[in-house]
Parts: sequence; structure tokens; C-alpha cells
Amino acid sequence: MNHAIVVQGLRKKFGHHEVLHGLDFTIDAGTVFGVIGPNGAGKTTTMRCLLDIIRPSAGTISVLGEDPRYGGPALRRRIGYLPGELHLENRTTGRRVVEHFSAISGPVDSRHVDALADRLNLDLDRQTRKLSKGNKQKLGLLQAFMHRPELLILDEPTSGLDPLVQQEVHAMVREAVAEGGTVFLSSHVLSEVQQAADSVAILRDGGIVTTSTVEALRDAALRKLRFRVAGAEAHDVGALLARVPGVANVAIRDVPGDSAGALEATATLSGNVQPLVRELARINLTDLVLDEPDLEEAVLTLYTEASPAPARNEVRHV
Ligand SMILES: Nc1ncnc2c1ncn2[C@@H]1O[C@H](COP(=O)(O)OP(=O)(O)OP(=O)(O)O)[C@@H](O)[C@H]1O
Repeated sequence: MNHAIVVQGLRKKFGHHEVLHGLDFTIDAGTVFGVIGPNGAGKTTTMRCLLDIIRPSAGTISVLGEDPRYGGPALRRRIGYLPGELHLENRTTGRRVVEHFSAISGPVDSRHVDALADRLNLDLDRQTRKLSKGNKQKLGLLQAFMHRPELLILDEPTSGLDPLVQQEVHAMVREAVAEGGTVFLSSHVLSEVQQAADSVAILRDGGIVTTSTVEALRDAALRKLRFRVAGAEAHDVGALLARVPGVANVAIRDVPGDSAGALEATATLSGNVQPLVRELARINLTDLVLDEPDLEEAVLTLYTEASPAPARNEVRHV
């Protein structure tokens, strides 16, 4: 597959302070790649290096087959960029801003600009100083998308937008990809990346903790499991759960007030549910709850732990 972006050993220092410590990643053409990470992780710095707004201290970058240092305006025209913060002059209108950016990114079809403004519910004739944070964000998005670029680099695209407009932006991202484009977006909200991206990199303290597909992240995430069983001994239930790969944090207790001796078990599961289902089919289940995988928790663990400890398959009878 064609690569839209290839980054190898990217380092960036501000003075003596290194904020990117050798990033390596590739983005396949025609896909959406999301980078998530807490504030200060280095998402914006990475994007600015890709656009040659700032220069890397070390490493190599290829954007649409070119080195951004030498791509100049011709390469810039093939890219749509939404900066984290759009700096706007006060005494102007959205339409003037669009005209200004068209001169850099053009050619731009004015009917397409009007259609995008319509979709985003943005009044281009308002003074920019009167625009709310959300409306400024819409203007930033409009100028990024308006020339139908091959590559979109979007720094926190839905920040400050209401949920309906967020959905519209996700639709615009999908359409860009359907037309053959590539999207690199950043977010510190997992649900956004989960909805919009095919692959995700988790960035922490200037290093990539992991790169994975959203599906694989979901598979690795923990689910909470709770079930009740009648006519079984606690140690048999424990032994059964111990045979299931990915089951951990097992606790088995008597159901209070149940004279028939029912048991309730709780545990966590990561990975495939099939082996669990096979084992549970052997016992007389009276209730079963398996939660949705908690991706948020999985990612928070990756934010805070250098390497997450493997789940221990320990049985506890309480
Ligand atoms: N021009 C600069 N001079 C000095 N340090 C900088 C500069 N730009 C960024 N940094 C530092 O680099 C680190 C990464 O910042 P960056 O803005 O890339 O993070 P981010 O992941 O985009 O965070 P956020 O979600 O808050 O936007 C931070 O510690 C920041 O203070």
C-alpha cells in the first residue's frame, strides 16, 4: 500500500528540552490515522514538523512522497491543515479569511465553500471578532477542507463543537477518505478517534506508547464479567474460569439470602469471548453480564504505565 506519511526517528528539541524522542510511524494512503495523548504529549509539535512550520532536530519525514523541507507551496497546496488555534485578524470576515487561504491553497470552487459553510452552519459574512470559539473552529475546518486536499492534518478537529456539528465533521472526514484522501487527526478524547480513525497511535511524553488498529485496542481492552450460577461449587467455578485465557481478577461469593446456595462470580476479560462462552456453557448459569470493553480505561492505563503489567489469572473466594 502507498504511504501518505512516513516518519522515522523524529526528534524535536526546544532549546535543551527534547519534546519528541524519536517517533516512528507510517500512515497508509486512503486511511484515517488518529493520534491521542494527554496535554503536552507532542501531538501539535509532530503536526507542525510534518508541515515544516518547525524543523525537526533529527529524523526523516516524507509527506505525500516529499520531504516537507523542500516541498514548498506545491506540497502545501496538496495538504489541508487545521491548526489547534486559528489566529484571525479582528477586522475581517470569514469570507475574507477564506479568500486569503484560497490564495495559498487554491484553486477553490466557491460553490464548494458555500456548501461546506452550509453543512457546518457557519455564517461567512460575520466579523471574525464576533465569532465564538466553535465558529472559529468551523472556519478553520472549512479552510482545511475547501480545496479537497489529498492529505488533511487536523489538530483536534471537533474541539469546541456541539455534537451535531461533530458528527458532520466526522462525515466530512469519511467523505475525504472515500474520495481517496488521507487524514491525520489528533485528539485527547478516545471516543473521537474510535469513531473516526482506522488506526491509532498513543503518544505520551514525546514517545509513541503503542500503534494499533482501533479493533485491536478494543480486543486488548478489559471487559467486566459478572454471572450467577446455581448448583455449583466455588472451587469448580474458579477452576473453570482459570482455564479461560484473558480472565483475571476473579472473585466468587455466595449470593446472600439464597438458600439453594447460588454463587455470584465477577472477573475481568481481555481478548476473545469465545473460550469464555464455551466454558460457561458447562454450568447452570442463571444470570450473565459482560460489559462493553472499556477503551477509555485501556488508554488511560497506557498513558500512565510504562508497560502495563500482564493480567494475572488469580482466583479469590470472598
Ligand atoms: N515553541 C515551543 N517552545 C518551547 N516548548 C514548546 C514549544 N511548543 C511546544 N512546546 C512544548 O512541547 C511539548 C509538547 O507540546 P505539544 O503542543 O506538541 O503537545 P500536545 O500533545 O499537542 O498538547 P495539547 O493537547 O495540550 O495541545 C510541551 O511540553 C510544550 O510545552
